[in-house]
Amino acid sequence: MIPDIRQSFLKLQSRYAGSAPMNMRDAFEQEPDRFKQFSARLDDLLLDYSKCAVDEQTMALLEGIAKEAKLEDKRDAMFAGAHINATEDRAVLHTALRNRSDEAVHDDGHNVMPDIRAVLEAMGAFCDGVRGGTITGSTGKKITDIVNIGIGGSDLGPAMTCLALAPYCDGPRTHFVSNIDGAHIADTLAGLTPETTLVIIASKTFTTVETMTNAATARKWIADTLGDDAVGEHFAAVSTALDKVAAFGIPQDRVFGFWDFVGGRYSIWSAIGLPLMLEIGPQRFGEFLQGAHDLDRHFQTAPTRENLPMLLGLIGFFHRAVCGFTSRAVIPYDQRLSRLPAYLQQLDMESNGKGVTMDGSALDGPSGPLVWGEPGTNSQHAFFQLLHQGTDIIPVEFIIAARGHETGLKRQHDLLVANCLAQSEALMRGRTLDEARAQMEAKGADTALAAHRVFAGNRPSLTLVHRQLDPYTLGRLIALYEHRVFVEAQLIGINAFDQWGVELGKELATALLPVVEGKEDAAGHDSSTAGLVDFIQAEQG
Ligand SMILES: O=P(O)(O)OC[C@H]1O[C@](O)(CO)[C@@H](O)[C@@H]1O
Repeated sequence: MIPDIRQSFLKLQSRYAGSAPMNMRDAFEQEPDRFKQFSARLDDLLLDYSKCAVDEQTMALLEGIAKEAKLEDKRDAMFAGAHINATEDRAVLHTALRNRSDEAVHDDGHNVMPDIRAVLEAMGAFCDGVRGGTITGSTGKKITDIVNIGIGGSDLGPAMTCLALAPYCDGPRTHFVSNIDGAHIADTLAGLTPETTLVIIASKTFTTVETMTNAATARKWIADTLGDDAVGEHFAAVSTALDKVAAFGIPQDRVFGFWDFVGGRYSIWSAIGLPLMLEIGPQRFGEFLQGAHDLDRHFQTAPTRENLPMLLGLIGFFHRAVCGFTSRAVIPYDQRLSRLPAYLQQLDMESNGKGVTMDGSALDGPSGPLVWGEPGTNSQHAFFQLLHQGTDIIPVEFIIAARGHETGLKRQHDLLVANCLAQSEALMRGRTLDEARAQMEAKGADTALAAHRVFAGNRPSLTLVHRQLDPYTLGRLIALYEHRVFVEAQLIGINAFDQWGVELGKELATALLPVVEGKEDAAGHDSSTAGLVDFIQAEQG
């Protein structure tokens, strides 16, 4: 963690570990206003953190930490275009992509807003053309299917949001290919017709091997049926590397750019969002941007105790650095948010999974946590056993809408809500041995198994509630998590916006390909790697 917060951190740590740990069940009994005291809202977006082991003194210390870390100054520097991504000497301005105000945003003295608006307009015209049928495939048929080829930030954002906003989809169907495993593209293309398919190649760098390999496969799929000349009418590209896109032969009016000040995992607001815009239309895409912009304004102006990203970040830091919890589970009670945990894994772990501070020295505290999850209620029937009775404590983040879209299935939504709230209540309350015995006696059951029915309780969770998952709310939700990651990074003291940790594996894969292909021997590789290559080659026959 950064040295500025060390004293307050030690105070927090001795409060947490020193005296008897706080018991949340007692706290709820003793403090009737606990929910009111430890929750905050932005319009219909509510964060309840009262089921975390915090009291007024803990929150005051966390607020102190926010001040000592100069979080507000650092936040303002990000919005103002300072080169806070120091290891790559770049500004971090994904917030400009969703700036709906008239204010200019400068990167090195250049107002980036006209460029951003020009790309948004070009995307809008292209989407209207495809959706309306004036832009067709090479044989004049309407485009019915979009295949987005990209990976990491060029895949997870569009894939997650297209699924999340399915009720608002009135455009072509979207499909996503990311894995280098040929099974992914083969299975995706198997159900599609080249004549009515548009392929988007999405890559910030336009060099990523998975994307370029899948793009070549898709190109052949189009060309084999429709001929080489048809390729231009069935492809579009999204990238910051416009020179490299040109070499692929995609016409200029189908190329949508973005900029180095947008990190891959923060790029859904840029042209990387093209599949979403094609699916829901430019107007709803605008509402999605507006939601994120309103959350940005909230982050910039709300006092800490009312500021949702600040609170989420401070509680996250408390759980990871003070309490020592190594992971957090994100459980959306929303089937359409089933890709949100995967999206947040990249956002959070590629941002905060770092071992060195800004100046390259080793961290003296933990990096960000492991983030994982699956939707409820499915996860209740899978890993919730461990969350309730396992020996590790894992804070849970529940996400739930007050209203579903399936108005005819209101009872199912009420069951969903009841399950979500029941899980957080059970994690917090637990069940004592006496309670387990009493319940079993009341049912006339043998109490010998009572110990198996004990739940320790006092397990932290927080709950995010919103009215309904529409484009505006999804924009707010994603921006909330982005800023939470930012807040935690400032306290840990790392650069959240580079990703050097992905390099080594890529370099070794390049070196191993000729060995796997049998063009080079395995000299120089360890005996495990060499043995595995031998075994696989023998099985390949
Ligand atoms: O958009 P690109 O340049 O193809 O990169 C894809 C992904 O690969 C990474 O660089 C990690 O390997 C991510 O940060 C990025 O989102």
